[in-house]
Amino acid sequence: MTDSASQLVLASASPRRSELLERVGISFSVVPSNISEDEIAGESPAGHVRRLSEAKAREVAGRPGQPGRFFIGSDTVVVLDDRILGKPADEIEAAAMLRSLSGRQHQVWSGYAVYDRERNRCEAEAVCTEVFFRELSEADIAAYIATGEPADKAGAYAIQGIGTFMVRRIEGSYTNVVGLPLCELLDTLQRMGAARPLANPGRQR
Ligand SMILES: Cc1cn([C@H]2C[C@H](O)[C@@H](COP(=O)(O)OP(=O)(O)OP(=O)(O)O)O2)c(=O)[nH]c1=O
Repeated sequence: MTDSASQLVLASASPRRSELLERVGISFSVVPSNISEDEIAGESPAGHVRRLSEAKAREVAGRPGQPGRFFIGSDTVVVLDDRILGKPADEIEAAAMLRSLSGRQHQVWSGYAVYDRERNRCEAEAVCTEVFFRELSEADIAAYIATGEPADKAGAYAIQGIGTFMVRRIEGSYTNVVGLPLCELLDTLQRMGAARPLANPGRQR
């Protein structure tokens, strides 16, 4: 079983993803990917997040001189009525997203991929969580946008932050909404011999 920071690389700029992995004592290094998050017409949300997760992992793994053996990529989207909501481009789009989510149920899909460069093998999965929002007033939406929190979040909210005031309940994985379905990822990492949880409990990077 391998578990060293030089072996495992998180191909992500998301501080949430790093924080989740750190919390369970996984050793890894961080190298953000440069993949553009395009949509393909007709692609399912599961297919979308799996494809981008794998592309992120493989892009970082393919860089000349990049150390490491196992590369983790991940992608999160919010889905409302079969429409994919990514990160809002600006505050106007953030407000429109929050208005459309108000008082309704939506899905959060997170994908992850673990690419084993040594064996040229990649496993990609997608996980869905149902999220139920309270009704939001225009004043709620304006005040939340003024916090700056929606800017870099799929669907323009963060369940782990101030955005918790909007979430009545969820069905499914909480960490999946934050951006990385931790239990499923740990299963995959262990199966591939990439890492095991609590190898470095309480470790701070
Ligand atoms: C719904 C939701 C999303 N998010 C975040 C997780 C992701 O960081 C972000 C979705 O954007 P992503 O494109 O999945 O990830 P990213 O651009 O932040 O990082 P990278 O591509 O380098 O891995 O939304 C939350 O933090 N909380 C939430 O409740």
